[in-house]
Amino acid sequence: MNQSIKPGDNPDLTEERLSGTFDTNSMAAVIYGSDKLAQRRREISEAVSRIPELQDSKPCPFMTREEKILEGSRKSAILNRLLPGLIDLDSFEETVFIHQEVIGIEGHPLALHESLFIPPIATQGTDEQQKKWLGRAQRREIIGCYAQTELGHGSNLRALETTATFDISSQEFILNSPTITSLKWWPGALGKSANWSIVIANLIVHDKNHGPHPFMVQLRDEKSHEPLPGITVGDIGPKMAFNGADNGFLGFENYRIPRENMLMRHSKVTPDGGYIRPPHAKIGYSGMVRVRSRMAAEQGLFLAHALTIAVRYSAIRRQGYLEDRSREVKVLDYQTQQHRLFPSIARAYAFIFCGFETIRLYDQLLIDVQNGNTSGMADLHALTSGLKSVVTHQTGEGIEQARMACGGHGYSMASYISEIYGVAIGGCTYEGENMVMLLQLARYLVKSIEMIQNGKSKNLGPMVAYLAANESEIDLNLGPNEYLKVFQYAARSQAWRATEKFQKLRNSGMSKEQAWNQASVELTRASRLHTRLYIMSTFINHVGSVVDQKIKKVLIDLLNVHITYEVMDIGIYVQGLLSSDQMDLIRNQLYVSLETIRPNAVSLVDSFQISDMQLRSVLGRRDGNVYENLFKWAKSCPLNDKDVLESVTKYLKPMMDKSKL
Ligand SMILES: CC/C=C\C/C=C\C/C=C\C/C=C\CCCCC(=O)SCCNC(=O)CCNC(=O)[C@H](O)C(C)(C)COP(=O)(O)OP(=O)(O)OC[C@H]1O[C@@H](n2cnc3c(N)ncnc32)[C@H](O)[C@@H]1OP(=O)(O)O
Ligand SMILES: Cc1cc2nc3c(=O)[nH]c(=O)nc-3n(C[C@H](O)[C@H](O)[C@H](O)COP(=O)(O)OP(=O)(O)OC[C@H]3O[C@@H](n4cnc5c(N)ncnc54)[C@H](O)[C@@H]3O)c2cc1C
Repeated sequence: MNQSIKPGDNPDLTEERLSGTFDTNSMAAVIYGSDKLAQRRREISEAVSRIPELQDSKPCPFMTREEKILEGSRKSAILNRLLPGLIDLDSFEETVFIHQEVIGIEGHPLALHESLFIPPIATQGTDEQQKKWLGRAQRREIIGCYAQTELGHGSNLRALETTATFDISSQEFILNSPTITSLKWWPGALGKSANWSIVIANLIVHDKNHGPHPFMVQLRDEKSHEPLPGITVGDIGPKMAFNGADNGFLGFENYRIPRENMLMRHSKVTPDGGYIRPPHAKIGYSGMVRVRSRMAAEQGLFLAHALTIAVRYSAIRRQGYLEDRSREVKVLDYQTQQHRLFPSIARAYAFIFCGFETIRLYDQLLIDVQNGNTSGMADLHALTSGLKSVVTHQTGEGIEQARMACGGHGYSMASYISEIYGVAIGGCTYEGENMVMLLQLARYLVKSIEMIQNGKSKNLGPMVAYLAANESEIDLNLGPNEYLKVFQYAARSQAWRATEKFQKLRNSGMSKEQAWNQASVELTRASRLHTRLYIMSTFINHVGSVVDQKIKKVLIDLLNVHITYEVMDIGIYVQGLLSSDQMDLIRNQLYVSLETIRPNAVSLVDSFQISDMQLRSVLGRRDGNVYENLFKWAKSCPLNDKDVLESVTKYLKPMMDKSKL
């Protein structure tokens, strides 16, 4: 049963909900990993809806940037007071969720505090450092951010310019931004809100540069909030979206911090200027791997937001006719609309399933690393690099299709889809620009193929074992596993093609770097296919593990949409394997699976359990009463406070009057 049905709802939406074949709460339990976690989300939404001071003071699209930052801060402060009674304070998921519910997706002063400030202290700080700062940060006595990117350098961390030079005589590090390009640029919450930051700076001891390391740095006075002497800090200005966040710039001029402020769990500088290396050269990058490992689920949820809006709206929007000329048809009944939306629903489910899997893998890696075992770091770095790139790109595409699927109203901020799009596609850039990260995964794929070429296939990890197989025929009695083999064929042949291109260029005498650059488009294609294969196989495994038979049946239908769509989408890579008859068969299976999923479309998006407050969309309202609320929304626009604006009295009216003479 669909748990969203309520009296007074738009009858078209109720009809959709009645046609659903499964219980949406049970599906939510599968999406979020357990009945308890799904129920906690419902309980938190419900509790928040009953607290007047946590409601939006007005719709976000009607707020100026200053109002957004003020509203985010107001709510953050109230939340800090109320959180102990509302959520499990030890749960990162609940903390993120309640902020999303109450403040929304446009950013707020604590967005980075939870995800990029506290985790490095907790994982890279010594026990004493944790004792000193962790409690203060968790109680929010201080607000932090993560300052790594610079005006001139973001992707290439080796070229960062900020320095932290050890001064033995005073036992301090001296921070400097030697050039304009070395100014820290972009960190969220740095501009106006944070008073502390993790700063990534080149560690210099005895004139030797040991590369980027993390330091705890106080930026502002804890009483006055004024920048401390030696610090230049401010906001970088409005962005495409995410304007509730104050992304900032930061410069240092001979700014001194105690030796104890370098995070020293892994690398250390001793009082006499000795440098102790970390157990793995890239351990300082693990804060980024943590965030990347969470991005598939986060982005899957952004896509879920947009689809909830577009699918619900498509069920109440009537336009044109099919057979019955007496009543316009729901636009959701058009095959083109289904083709536009349903594969994205499948992707959103796939991203969330695989996102929770990578979070689990990261948590396991963290335990291993704390126990001195860093052997899994390369695998997870490669996996999360590819995953963040593919998922953010496809999420952006899916959200934009969802906007267009809403016609003209999709273009209005009342749909809120443009904000979701703007925030989500930031993910193509932050935490590693997508091409750069695809090329990181490509290094790993090339190395794997070189192992095969050197007769060491048995050393390949499970995620790349398929690179050594030799599939040349597919039995098209197609079940998910045959589709997986088709995808493996595509990913494998592209990985070999790209590697061989690189090797050929090398053998022709080209430098490694030039050969890599000339092969890089092919290499990124290999990385995408490898990642899409991983997403598909995780989806198949996940569906296989579902116990509730009604839920399993719908998920198999959704999986069929996914695998047929994905294989059609990569047609060019499987031309050597599949005949045109086989491609036609798959195409037809896709069309059949769109029809099969149609009665469950609304229930599938309802199962994401995104409340109206969180959705902030007039088009996507749970009750489907869109038109009357669109009219209300337009009337509440500040431009309509007065009938005659100054723009008219001051300029247009005089112009028209003058023209009359
Ligand atoms: C509904 C939604 C719910 C919630 C959503 C809420 C909010 C979301 C909204 C808004 C977002 C808010 C905040 C966004 C926060 C964004 C924060 C940031 O962006 S912080 C800055 C991030 N910066 C980057 O990611 C920089 C990218 N660059 C790099 O990581 C590195 O420079 C590089 C590309 C990896 C290269 O590094 P380097 O030059 O040092 O190394 P090499 O390329 O030479 O490689 C050498 C060797 O090392 C391996 N390696 C590299 N990194 C790692 C690693 N992390 N772990 C393990 N190994 C690593 C690499 O593979 C090479 O291996 P080899 O081939 O030699 O074996
Ligand atoms: C919303 C948002 C929030 C952010 N928050 C933070 C934060 O809190 N803290 C922080 O430190 N940073 C933050 N950043 C910065 C972000 O991490 C960087 O912008 C990102 O890592 C990309 O780096 P860049 O800007 O230097 O891009 P560039 O590297 O300049 O990319 C420009 C182009 O060059 C290409 N390119 C670069 N290198 C290569 C290569 N080796 N091979 C092929 N192509 C290449 C890229 O693919 C891209 O097309 C944020 C950014 C955004 C948009």
